[in-house]
Amino acid sequence: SGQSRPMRILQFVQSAAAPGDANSAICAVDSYCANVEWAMNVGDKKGQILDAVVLAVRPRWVLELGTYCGYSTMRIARLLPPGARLVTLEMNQHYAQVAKQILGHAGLDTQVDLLVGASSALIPQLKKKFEMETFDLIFIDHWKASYLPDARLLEECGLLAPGTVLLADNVTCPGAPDYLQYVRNSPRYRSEYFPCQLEYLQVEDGMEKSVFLG
Ligand SMILES: Cc1ncccc1-c1cc(O)c2nc[nH]c(=O)c2c1
Ligand SMILES: [Mg+2]
Repeated sequence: SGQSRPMRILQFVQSAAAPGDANSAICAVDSYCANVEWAMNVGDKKGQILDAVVLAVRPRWVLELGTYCGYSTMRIARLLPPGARLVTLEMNQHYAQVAKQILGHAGLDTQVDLLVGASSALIPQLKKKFEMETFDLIFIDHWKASYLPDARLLEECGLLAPGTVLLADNVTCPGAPDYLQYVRNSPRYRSEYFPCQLEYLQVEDGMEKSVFLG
């Protein structure tokens, strides 16, 4: 019924997930996208890798590039220590509107600041807007052609500290070859590849975890 895929996902979450229960909202999105219609959420398999990284880093400041319906936003926000903040950037106003409602249903909107606009325009504003210095964790999951330019922009804006972890989705499918080549060959990063499957499918994908060394 909903006129867009994100709307249909939102309606299913609102009908199937217990309000204020993040895990049931996450399960509802996975159930809908595995059984009714595919959508580009990071999904449960890669989501477990994301969870493990969030728990290992225990970040105070997290940046997410690419919100879509807020699925990975929920996975991250539900694991944050008290007082930590997650800033998520989304180019598409409609996706952002849906994500806001899904996050609200899950009771996670207080830990999350969702900004609408191009990451290239928003990244330079973040320090001042949030009165912060550097991010502890960055989840890159927006447009493959923006992975490398945005990583370079984060460096230039002084938003990375030694130890900051960058975790990138889809480095194999659809693929971000220029980004991979950069983080794997630059002396400023220590990079590690996690082979996995594309969300809800038997297709090969992978996530790249890169620690900024300064
Ligand atoms: C859409 C699509 N079709 C076939 C294969 C992969 C994808 C795909 C999967 C994702 O996890 C994505 N994440 C962020 N941004 C994307 O554009 C994106 C695209
Ligand atoms: Mg993705």
